[in-house]
Amino acid sequence: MVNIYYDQDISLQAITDKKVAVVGYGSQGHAHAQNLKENGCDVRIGLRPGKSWSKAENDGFRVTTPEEATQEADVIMILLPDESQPNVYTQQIKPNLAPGKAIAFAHGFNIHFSQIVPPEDVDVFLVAPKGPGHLVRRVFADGGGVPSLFAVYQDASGNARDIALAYSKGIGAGRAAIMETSFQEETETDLFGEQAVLCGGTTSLIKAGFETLTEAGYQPEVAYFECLHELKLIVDLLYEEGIEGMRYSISDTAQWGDFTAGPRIITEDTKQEMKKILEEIQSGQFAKGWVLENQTNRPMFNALNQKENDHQIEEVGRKLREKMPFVKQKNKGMVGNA
Ligand SMILES: NC(=O)C1=CN([C@@H]2O[C@H](COP(=O)(O)OP(=O)(O)OC[C@H]3O[C@@H](n4cnc5c(N)ncnc54)[C@H](OP(=O)(O)O)[C@@H]3O)[C@@H](O)[C@H]2O)C=CC1
Ligand SMILES: CC[C@](O)(C(C)=O)C(=O)O
Ligand SMILES: [Mg+2]
Ligand SMILES: [Mg+2]
Repeated sequence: MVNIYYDQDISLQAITDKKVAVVGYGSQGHAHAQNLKENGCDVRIGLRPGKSWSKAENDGFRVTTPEEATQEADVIMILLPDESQPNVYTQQIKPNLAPGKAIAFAHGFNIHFSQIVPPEDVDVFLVAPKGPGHLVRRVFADGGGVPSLFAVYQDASGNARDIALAYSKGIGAGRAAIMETSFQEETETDLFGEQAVLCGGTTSLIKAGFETLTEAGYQPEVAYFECLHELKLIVDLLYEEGIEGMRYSISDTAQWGDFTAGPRIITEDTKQEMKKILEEIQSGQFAKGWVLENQTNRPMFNALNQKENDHQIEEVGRKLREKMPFVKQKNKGMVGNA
């Protein structure tokens, strides 16, 4: 059984009595930094000069280079893109580490796949929120929290677990659930979830539905609302009350269609493909491909990104969302709002 911790089980002291550096101020970085600060932590930000630097300063943080942030801080949370972490770590973080410091991650990719090999005299842990960073901030500001996993890879100080738990509470996860895991489990389940279900599975399902309707002659705007916009409203019910709660709110006609058509869409073949995707993650094949893609300047990533952004559902959606400003209201700092 998983160990689950909540706010009342944890003291913040193991993190409030330390200097924390958040390296990176993107999706996760801004959320960790702001939530920790509001929980009484001493936070500085490590960055290169650029867009994030002025954003962090405007949000009231002292910003410095990753080198200086590492020299100053006891706990260095590395919230750079996974693919940028090894270089920044090698050149700017590692030379400034010292015994007694801790390095931390929000995803285990680089440690688990040995892209970063830390010295033995520092603590190494992860705190991985199970949600996008902008929601880690928004849900916290609204009084809630996003559940997080934590894991200790290396406990040089003997306090790594307490620090990881306190950090998890500091970002608000103890209001929801803080679950103990390993770097391996976090890395493999996170990659699987985002590829097969949350991102890859969902966007492919949406596009297939949209294309089926538009190719049959239905209006793209109607198809957009049916297959994309309404998904959020259905997912809200799943989030609040699970599958049964969602089914309580939809019509019996929809529920009958759910029972009978759903298994024809997600078939045994789909599950077999999911198993293959999981095996590719477990064997390191996916990680190897992603590392190589970055070493060759992302030819496939960039081409696919352009193709996806040009999809009709995106063109239609951009126009429709312009007429619904309430949809974007709380999403400051995201696409089109940066
Ligand atoms: N996105 C999410 O919600 C989740 C992410 N994670 C993990 O969190 C980590 C961070 O991801 P994410 O928040 O998406 O990252 P983002 O891409 O949103 O942000 C990256 C930040 O790092 C800065 N940066 C990039 N390269 C460098 C560099 N060479 N030197 C200094 N700063 C740099 C960027 O600044 P600039 O403006 O200069 O580019 C930006 O502030 C990853 O390990 C990811 O797997 C885990 C859970 C969810
Ligand atoms: C689902 C994608 C994610 O794993 C996340 C927001 O949790 C990520 O890597 O961004
Ligand atoms: Mg994730
Ligand atoms: Mg992820």
